[in-house]
Amino acid sequence: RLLSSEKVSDKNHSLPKPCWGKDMRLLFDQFMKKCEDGSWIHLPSYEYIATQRSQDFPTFIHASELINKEKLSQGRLFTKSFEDGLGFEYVMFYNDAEKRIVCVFQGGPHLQGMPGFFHGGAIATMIDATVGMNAIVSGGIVMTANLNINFKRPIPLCSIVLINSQLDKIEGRKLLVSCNVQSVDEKILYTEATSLFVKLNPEKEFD
Ligand SMILES: CCCCC/C=C\C/C=C\C/C=C\C/C=C\CCCC(=O)SCCNC(=O)CCNC(=O)[C@H](O)C(C)(C)COP(=O)(O)OP(=O)(O)OC[C@H]1O[C@@H](n2cnc3c(N)ncnc32)[C@H](O)[C@@H]1OP(=O)(O)O
Repeated sequence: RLLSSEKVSDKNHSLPKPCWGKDMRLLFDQFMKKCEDGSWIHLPSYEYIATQRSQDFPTFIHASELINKEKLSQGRLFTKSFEDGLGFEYVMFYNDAEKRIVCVFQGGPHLQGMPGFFHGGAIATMIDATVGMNAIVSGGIVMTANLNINFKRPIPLCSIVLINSQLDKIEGRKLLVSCNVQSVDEKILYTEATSLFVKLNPEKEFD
């Protein structure tokens, strides 16, 4: 099948690594404790989306003829395309009752925009991944239709931050998800975002 050529990397990047900082480990341990009663779930994260649902992806997106098989075999999740510690280090936890995802994100030195601060596109990437995961767990095969971001405060390079995402509404195929990015002590609000995800419609022809 189209995606069956995907390599399955068994490296789960959502477990502590030597490059994780103190706050990253502290928060990981705090959230793993919250998982003990089942209210929170620790989400694994691999370099390749090799889950069953991603195998169905081409049937949902009628542009599958656009998918170049050779290029696909080289495909890798963008957030997993940096050496450990240099790009996106993160771990996500999901609370089904509250339809919330908390992502603990440690950005590396290769995510620089203005000297000493994160690139806005890097922040947008982690927001998209977090609200996107929130939409996926509730909506299955979805794509981002709209992402609005207010950058309130610049985030110092190599910061560890909390991304709090909340599923706000499901309307037919539309899922509205909002989120904010805060310092780990929750004293600084760096970024706020709203997003719209749309469940792909297998019957709908892409024009
Ligand atoms: C991806 C999941 C695969 C399975 C994963 C499995 C396990 C998970 C493991 C790892 C996950 C890792 C990574 C994934 C993480 C994050 C996900 C990132 C997602 C992305 O990074 S993805 C790339 C950027 N994304 C695009 O590349 C999309 C380009 N785009 C399109 O492909 C179409 O545009 C589409 C499909 C969005 C909609 O197309 P469509 O034809 O299906 O729907 P249609 O147009 O009919 O709209 C239906 C209703 O939404 C309203 N609507 C639509 N767009 C709107 C807008 N912009 N503003 C306001 N309203 C809008 C309409 O107004 C209508 O509303 P109403 O029904 O009320 O009239």
